[in-house]
Amino acid sequence: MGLKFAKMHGLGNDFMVVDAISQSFAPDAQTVRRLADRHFGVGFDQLLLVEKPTREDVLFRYRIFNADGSEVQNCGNGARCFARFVYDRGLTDQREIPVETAAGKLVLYIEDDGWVRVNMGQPRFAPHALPFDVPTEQARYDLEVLGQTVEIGAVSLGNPHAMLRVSSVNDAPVEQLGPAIESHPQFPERVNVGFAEVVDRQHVKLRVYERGAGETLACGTGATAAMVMLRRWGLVDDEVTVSLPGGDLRIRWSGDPQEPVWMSGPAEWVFTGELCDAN
Ligand SMILES: N[C@@H](CCC[C@H](N)C(=O)O)C(=O)O
Repeated sequence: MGLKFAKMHGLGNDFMVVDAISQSFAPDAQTVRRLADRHFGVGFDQLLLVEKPTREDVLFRYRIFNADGSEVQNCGNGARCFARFVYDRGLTDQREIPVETAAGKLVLYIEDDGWVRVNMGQPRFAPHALPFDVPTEQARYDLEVLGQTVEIGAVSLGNPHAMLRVSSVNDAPVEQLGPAIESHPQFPERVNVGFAEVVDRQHVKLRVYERGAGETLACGTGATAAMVMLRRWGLVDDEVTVSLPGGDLRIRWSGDPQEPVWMSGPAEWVFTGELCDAN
């Protein structure tokens, strides 16, 4: 019997999800890359593993691998799919689902309308949290990249994010600046790069060049990070709709760094499958 998996997505950010409690599965980076391939594999932006927890105050361990095989700390769209996977599969009957990630504890709530709300924790602005190699914490930084100076914000939501404000996401230089900033030497663990257009105080448009996956149709932690940085810059209110190429997320944050950020959005099943034995 081959490995059983589900294909799911959150606004087009797509995932292979594996119950690694009932099946043993510990992929190395090369295996993840092979499975992520959209021609020779299953095809996905991230692989999500459901594992037994290693601490007592959570129900599951939630592990995340980018398409390039790197294991990462957080994935917001994945968190919503993870919640639907464990609930719909009957791995829990709780609709409030605490999980353990490489970045700490997250709590996922399945709402009556099927959307999932995630307590994303507190944003961390200290440069060492990303890490970001700069002498002091600032709300805005000048970054030298590809022979120009761009203004960015930087925050960790468990995983690292940089954001630039653009006048229009349609002609934002995502393909040029995205990879250059992702691998910029001042971000020694690389970084996710958001390009944000403020439509008004309650609406932002966003494209994200993801670390280890390239531009995706949506990034939940990226949307959360963009809202937080724009809120810190005084450009948006406490509740914002973030429109990504794949659809909309609702993000809520009071602006108080001691308070958590909340993200709400959909999570969809696509199909279930089983790998051939050769895989
Ligand atoms: N798609 C995700 C983020 C996945 C991880 C990210 N690429 C990283 O390397 O930190 C989301 O929805 O948050």
